[in-house]
Amino acid sequence: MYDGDIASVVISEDRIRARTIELAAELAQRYQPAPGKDPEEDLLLVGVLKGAMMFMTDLARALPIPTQMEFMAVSSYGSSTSSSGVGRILKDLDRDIADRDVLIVEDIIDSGLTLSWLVRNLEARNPRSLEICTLLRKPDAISMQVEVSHVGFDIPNDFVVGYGLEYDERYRDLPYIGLLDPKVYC
Ligand SMILES: O=P(O)(O)OC[C@H]1O[C@H](OP(=O)(O)OP(=O)(O)O)[C@H](O)[C@@H]1O
Ligand SMILES: Nc1nc2[nH]cnc2c(=O)[nH]1
Repeated sequence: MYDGDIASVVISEDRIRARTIELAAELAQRYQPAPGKDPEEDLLLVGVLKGAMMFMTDLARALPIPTQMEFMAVSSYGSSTSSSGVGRILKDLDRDIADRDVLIVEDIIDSGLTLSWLVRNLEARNPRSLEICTLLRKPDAISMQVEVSHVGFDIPNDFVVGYGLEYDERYRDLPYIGLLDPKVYC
């Protein structure tokens, strides 16, 4: 598939699966449900479309606690392989998150612009708690003001695709994270 476009595998399918299980165990400790609690107290996963879809669904299935799922879509500015800023909300959450435990689920934090904007936007809706779980984090994001509590992998500053991440809407369907050969976009 995609012959010659992927220069190398950065994170294999097996490593993604193993790390997702570890993150799920970490999150289950953090959000232990109280006995007999109200469904309104279930952890609310907020996925950022479209990139986070694979990670979000695998994470939800690995989590041994009840969760509910919501999705947001935002438009971003910028070229296709460089960092962007958020333009506007294309699809908002379908419900109120006031007094809910909310976990933003992202595929990648690169410049951190998307996430910083999203945190400000969701904080204004008064959740009970707001934390972030990202599969991938690049170096620029490590110095971000926003604390990212749960990180799958810190990766170098290269453009990667697969497992939800795209270039020109392609490669999202790869089961692993791969390095896109620069010849594809140069
Ligand atoms: O930290 P940043 O530099 O802001 O970049 C991170 C964002 O970029 C990607 O989304 P993209 O806009 O490519 O859309 P997609 O989720 O539909 O792939 C990714 O899913 C993050 O949301
Ligand atoms: N596909 C993809 N999208 C991104 N958005 C920000 N960084 C990246 C990246 O490395 N790959």
